[in-house]
Amino acid sequence: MSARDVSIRYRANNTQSRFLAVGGVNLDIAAGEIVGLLGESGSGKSTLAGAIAGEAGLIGSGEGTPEICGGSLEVFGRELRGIGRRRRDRLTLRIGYLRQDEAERLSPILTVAENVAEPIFRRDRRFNVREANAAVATAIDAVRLPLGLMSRLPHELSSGQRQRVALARALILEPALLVADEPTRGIDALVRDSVLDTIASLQHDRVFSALIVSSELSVVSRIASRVVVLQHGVVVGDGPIDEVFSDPEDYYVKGLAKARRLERSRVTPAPTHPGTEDHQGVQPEVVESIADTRPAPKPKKAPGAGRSAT
Ligand SMILES: Nc1ncnc2c1ncn2[C@@H]1O[C@H](COP(=O)(O)OP(=O)(O)OP(=O)(O)O)[C@@H](O)[C@H]1O
Repeated sequence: MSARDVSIRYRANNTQSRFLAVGGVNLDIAAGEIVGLLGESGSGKSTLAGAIAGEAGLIGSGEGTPEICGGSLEVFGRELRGIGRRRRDRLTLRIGYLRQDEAERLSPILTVAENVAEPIFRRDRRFNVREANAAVATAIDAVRLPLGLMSRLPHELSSGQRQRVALARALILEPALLVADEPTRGIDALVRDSVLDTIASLQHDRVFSALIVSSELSVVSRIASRVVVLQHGVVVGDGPIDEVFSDPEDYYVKGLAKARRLERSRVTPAPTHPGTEDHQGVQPEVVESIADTRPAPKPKKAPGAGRSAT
């Protein structure tokens, strides 16, 4: 995908007042690349991510919705600015969009399997049920959840498990581009790393492009090699993570670089004593989390997995 000088605004109730959330951003994501989008709260990350996922290009969208008001935003070679609804819907079938609150958006009355399968039947109401079930099982397995959870309702799962279900749902149509907005929001540190590693391993196997949005540098640097930093709706850093933070000019990036140096200097290897490594002193629920994140068999690569350029 490619954004050239893209500006995005929100139309308020009063049509005179419009809020510019993103102002003149350039951003490219190559096929098969993972890019981290970093910035503090309110810097415009979700607005930009949503626009890339097709939420801001529609002609005549209503109040309170984002609207691309300048520049050009192309995904899979198609211009999103001013796109019609039907063309947008077709295009976004190739984009897996994990919204910030996607786990809370799971239907409480559908089982995990039904929630994950829902995009398949939205795309094609007459899709073969047996094939859909097989695809759902593959997706559940790929995000390292036990297949036994498929018949459960979302409220019977932990928040980390729900997040994985949301991820399975975002990936069920084998998108060529994944846009994941705060994919680890509300998840404790141990499970958080495992969710990120799951995305990285799926991306490695299926070779899709990904935009990973976070306000935490540790999240972005765990999964992406390239980072784009947003501040007040403009890009203040873009490049390989080490380069962006080596000698930054921007005040905000300088602050992040300093925090990164401090964090790194604090990380000292934990002493290990023979025979005492096995979860000693770890709370039972944490041990459970560790067990829950054990490596699973490699997910089967479904036919037709997206490899096309974004
Ligand atoms: N529906 C809306 N109407 C008007 N302004 C909005 C709307 N949604 C977001 N904004 C404003 O746009 C700006 C960017 O918001 P956005 O959600 O993109 O930031 P963010 O970097 O993703 O923040 P966070 O990390 O807190 O999610 C903010 O100033 C926000 O107040």
